[in-house]
Amino acid sequence: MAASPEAAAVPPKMKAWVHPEYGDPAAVLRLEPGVEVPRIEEDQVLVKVAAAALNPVDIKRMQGLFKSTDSPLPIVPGYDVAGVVVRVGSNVKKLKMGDEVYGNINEKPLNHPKQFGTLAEFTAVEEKLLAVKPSSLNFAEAASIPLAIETAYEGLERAKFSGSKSILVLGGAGGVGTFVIQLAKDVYGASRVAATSSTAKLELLKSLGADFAIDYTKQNFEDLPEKFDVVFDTVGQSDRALKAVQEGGIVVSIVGGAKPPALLFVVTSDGSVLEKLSPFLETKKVKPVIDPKSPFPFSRVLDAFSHLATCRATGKIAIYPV
Ligand SMILES: NC(=O)C1=CN([C@@H]2O[C@H](COP(=O)(O)OP(=O)(O)OC[C@H]3O[C@@H](n4cnc5c(N)ncnc54)[C@H](OP(=O)(O)O)[C@@H]3O)[C@@H](O)[C@H]2O)C=CC1
Ligand SMILES: CC[C@H]1OC(C)=C(O)C1=O
Repeated sequence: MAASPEAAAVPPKMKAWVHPEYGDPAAVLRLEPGVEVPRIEEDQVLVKVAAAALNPVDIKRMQGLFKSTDSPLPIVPGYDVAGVVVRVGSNVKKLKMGDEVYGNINEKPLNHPKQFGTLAEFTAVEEKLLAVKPSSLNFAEAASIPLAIETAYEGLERAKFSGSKSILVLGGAGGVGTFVIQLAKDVYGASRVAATSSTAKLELLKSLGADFAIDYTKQNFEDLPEKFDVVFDTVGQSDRALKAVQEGGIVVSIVGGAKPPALLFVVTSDGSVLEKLSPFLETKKVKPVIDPKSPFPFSRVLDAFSHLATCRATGKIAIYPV
């Protein structure tokens, strides 16, 4: 029987970055030419990957920090994707063949993240985790958004942030921090946004909307007289953050180890968050910051991981073209 058009467009095998065991990327991650293209479930689509992006959780997962709740080895890493729908499951309601989409493919990043991730030519993902890519963004920009912006948004929601409140962002120049600054300022209408970074990144913080950029190489934020309604910790400084929060305020943290009264959470991927923020993304009122060393082409994923491992990435590390 003749292959259906979509089946004809999808080969049985693909190139993908794979690690058959746990360890550091340079030690265990290899580019394999003949990986089975993942099958789709009824509520999933198959995405031809145009671009991906790295997140620190990719390294932590590969090192085995979450192995007790991981999918089976061998694993194709990668959470963030942007690409084109090339297969549609029977229960898919909104997306169709040819749609340009983006998203974080793991609803719960630490609880059975997909065995076949986004550092591949194709990836399978539930429709509910995806959104249609804003036409004003290229694939590398779109792939750089999902996990980081979903985390930034969820943290602000959990903090019950609002326009009358002030916020201090610890780690303002990172993937998550760059979105926290922008969402706080431009979406929530914060009364005051402060953020920390090293000297060279202070102007970036201000360009993103920070009213007060704090150079952590010269000042301890907790020693400053100003206190904040919300402190959003993306670095792992929740103990110090508790000294910078107003009476009745809240510290939210995304780094393991944070203890109450700081509120530690793990992001839940949700395509509807991307859809809700689409007007801000389409008009570039909120925009991804792409690290100047990226995008890295698919063949240089190991170099991309090396840069991520420095903990000095500015904004997001994109992988493009794939
Ligand atoms: N719980 C959850 O759901 C999630 C947790 N995470 C975790 O949150 C953390 C941040 O993630 P992400 O933003 O992607 O990380 P990034 O790799 O993007 O962060 C890099 C940035 O961190 C900044 N930085 C490093 N140390 C400090 C410091 N002491 N003070 C201020 N800034 C600092 C650097 O700026 P500079 O060079 O100026 O120091 C750099 O720009 C990671 O540990 C990640 O695993 C991320 C997403 C979700
Ligand atoms: C407990 C935080 C853990 O979860 C994600 C997504 C990370 O990046 C982490 O470090």
